[in-house]
Amino acid sequence: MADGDIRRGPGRLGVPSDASVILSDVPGSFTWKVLHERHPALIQKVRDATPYDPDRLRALDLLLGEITEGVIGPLRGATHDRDLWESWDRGHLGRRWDDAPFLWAESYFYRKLLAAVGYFDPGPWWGVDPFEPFKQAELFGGAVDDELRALDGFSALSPGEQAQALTLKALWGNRADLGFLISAGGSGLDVRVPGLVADDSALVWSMIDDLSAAGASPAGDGSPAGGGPAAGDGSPTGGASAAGGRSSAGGASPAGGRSSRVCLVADNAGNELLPDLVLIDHLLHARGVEEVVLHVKPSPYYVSDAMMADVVACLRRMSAAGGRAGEIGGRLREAMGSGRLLVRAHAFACAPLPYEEMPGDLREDFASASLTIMKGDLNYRRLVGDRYWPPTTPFAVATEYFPGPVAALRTLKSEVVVGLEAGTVTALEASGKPWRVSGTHGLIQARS
Ligand SMILES: O=P(O)(O)OC[C@H]1O[C@](O)(CO)[C@@H](O)[C@@H]1O
Repeated sequence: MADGDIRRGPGRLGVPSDASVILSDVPGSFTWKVLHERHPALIQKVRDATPYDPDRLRALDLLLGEITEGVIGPLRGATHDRDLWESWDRGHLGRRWDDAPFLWAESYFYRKLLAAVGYFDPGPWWGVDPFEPFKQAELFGGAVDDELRALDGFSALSPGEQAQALTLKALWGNRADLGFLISAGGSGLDVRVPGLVADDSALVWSMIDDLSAAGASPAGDGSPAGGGPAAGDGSPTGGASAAGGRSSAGGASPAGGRSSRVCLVADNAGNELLPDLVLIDHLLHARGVEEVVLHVKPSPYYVSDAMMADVVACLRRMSAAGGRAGEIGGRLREAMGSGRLLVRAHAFACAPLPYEEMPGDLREDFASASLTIMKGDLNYRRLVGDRYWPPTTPFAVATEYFPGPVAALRTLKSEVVVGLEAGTVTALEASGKPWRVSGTHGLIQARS
């Protein structure tokens, strides 16, 4: 494929001709720095965190050499996902890392890192998550204690305030991205800017209320369950049993034949996954949603991305915390046991491609949901396409291929953005700050 073709990417309806695919080929640019500074720093951190043997250390050295001076090499040896990666290659193997799409190059880097540490190889290092030490430190840190304790005061909030608080916790939890913190350095992230650059939260909650209203009250008393962020029961503890929610929501078909089912596509573990789980509990327990499907990664990815092991670790952490966190953790365990909370780890979750290229079974999963909530920056890039979109491109245009209603909760940590008002863009640009990539700004966008 010629360079010009890579920049244009596969043809796409509604994509402005100047929305070129983001590469990493401009020295000193944000994306170039991710490949040339963040990834080498991450290799060093991984080496330091785990006592690898000489073979693993050599493999990490080779990877460092490849990403800094070499071209993109193939996966070596017999590996379970060779066919998948062959099908995901778009002619980038053998090229310079900088010349592949940023999304592709970053994703493949994480796969090669797992190869270097022997994550998929039969032997002593099989299944040893190179990022586990960082995830553990975060999950058992004081910040999580504070967040879990704060749930105790939650029921004092009005239903509208609860909806708002849950959304914002899940949104800003996305700053807890350990890969991103590597670049931020010891001083941590800059202070967040509370006003969102786009805020469709009212649409999100009205879609959720529509689901609830289609069934009976989650309390099973016949009263409407939702009524917007400012109505309905809303209390995570004030609703009915799991069985009550299931029977009430199960009969109706709120969105043209769809059942009351929400997909939440998770991003980071720990400080982000915990508020996501609280939100899921709220949907199941207080909003009458029949079923939630939580999508996680099948293997370690982008440092802190959530896998099944992280879901289990979070539930244990909640139970151990007691109080309201413990109650929520207990309900979520029950929901998993009864099948109301399903966890999926689809291979495509670690694919180096936009969701537009998702396989049929995943498409069906999202198509059968009344709402899919995409968490985080990487999912956003994959949802709208990792391109230099004009920022005023409507979110609905960028996501029109998506098979059902979709919402995005994201802190901005990369260059892509759509769905902004022209005035917002002007004000952000005038600030002179790196608002697209600094993790200081957030957005909630949705289309029904
Ligand atoms: O955890 P998140 O929100 O997906 O963020 C990861 C993001 O960090 C980066 O690796 C660099 O900012 C992005 O490329 C990526 O989208």
